Amino acid sequence: MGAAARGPVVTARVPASTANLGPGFDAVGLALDRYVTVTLAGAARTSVIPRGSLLAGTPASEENLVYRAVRCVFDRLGRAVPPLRVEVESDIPLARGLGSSAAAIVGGLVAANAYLGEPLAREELLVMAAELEGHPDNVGAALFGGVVVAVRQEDGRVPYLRLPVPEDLVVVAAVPDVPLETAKARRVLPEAVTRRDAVYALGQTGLLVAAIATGRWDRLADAMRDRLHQPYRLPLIPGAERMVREAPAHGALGAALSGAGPTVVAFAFDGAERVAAFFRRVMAESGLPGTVWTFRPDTQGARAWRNEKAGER
Ligand SMILES: Nc1ncnc2c1ncn2[C@@H]1O[C@H](COP(=O)(O)OP(=O)(O)O)[C@@H](O)[C@H]1O
Ligand SMILES: N[C@@H](CCOP(=O)(O)O)C(=O)O
Repeated sequence: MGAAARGPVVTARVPASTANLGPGFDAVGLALDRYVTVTLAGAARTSVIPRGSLLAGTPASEENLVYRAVRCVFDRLGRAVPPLRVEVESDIPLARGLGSSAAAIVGGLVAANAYLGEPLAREELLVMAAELEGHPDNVGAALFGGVVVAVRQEDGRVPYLRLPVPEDLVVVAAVPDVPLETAKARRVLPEAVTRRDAVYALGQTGLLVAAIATGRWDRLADAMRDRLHQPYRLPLIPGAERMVREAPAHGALGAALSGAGPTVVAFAFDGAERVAAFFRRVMAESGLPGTVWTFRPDTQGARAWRNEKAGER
């Protein structure tokens, strides 16, 4: 960042997320402790600078998702976007089902809102984020931290609730090397489902949310089963169906496809090492190149701050 910044310099830090948790399709998300960082500063001309190998291929232009979210805040307030220097760093891999696009959108929104002195409430940012992302589950978790249940209403509002999540919960993730764009993984879903599957989905989502809200982790293995999206998506990823099905027998409380995939996540306390070893074995046996990561929940959500020495970094 050059020494000639005009106006404030703000930074936003936003967590990754795992969405759906099985049956909570488009409604339930959990924030994870990997982050995207967005820094905004006034400048003589606009520049967008993605940094680091994980952001390779993201546009260094106003087409960048972070910049598009920044612009939405100014548009929403009826203000022209001034020339800005937008720097983006991230340790969330792209298109792996770990909420990179949600974090990028929330990062742009929260940073721009802080830049302008916080004119928009977080609830309004959630509505904007859900519109940009297309669903509120992962953006809700990224914005508020912990487990968030959020549903877009027909009038456009997005009421949400946060659930407590123990900080010693471990999220074990089998992260394939090959990306799967969310848009592509949504196209394989059927337009209509049977009443039987809809009824099952309703019950499962209720059971999932009740299990988390009451700390009944022993119910998770049942509650994370899903018929709405996983049956269509799991076959796209070698070994994924087996990882989800057998993880509870290898130390997991429950397991699911993370977001739209291709990552598979399992929740665990003491069993995390066993689950990780199981995931490594299945990936090797299925010929699925990738890495097993462990996360902790992020319970803070997006944060933004003004840097004290504007223009000096
Ligand atoms: N930090 C970022 N900066 C710019 N664009 C990003 C960033 N993170 C994600 N994106 C965009 O979002 C796309 C991935 O979104 P998506 O397919 O929904 O996967 P994910 O499950 O990781 O959210 C990337 O290909 C890129 O275009
Ligand atoms: N509910 C969405 C969640 C997508 O999350 P992402 O992290 O894969 O972007 C879906 O299942 O499509």
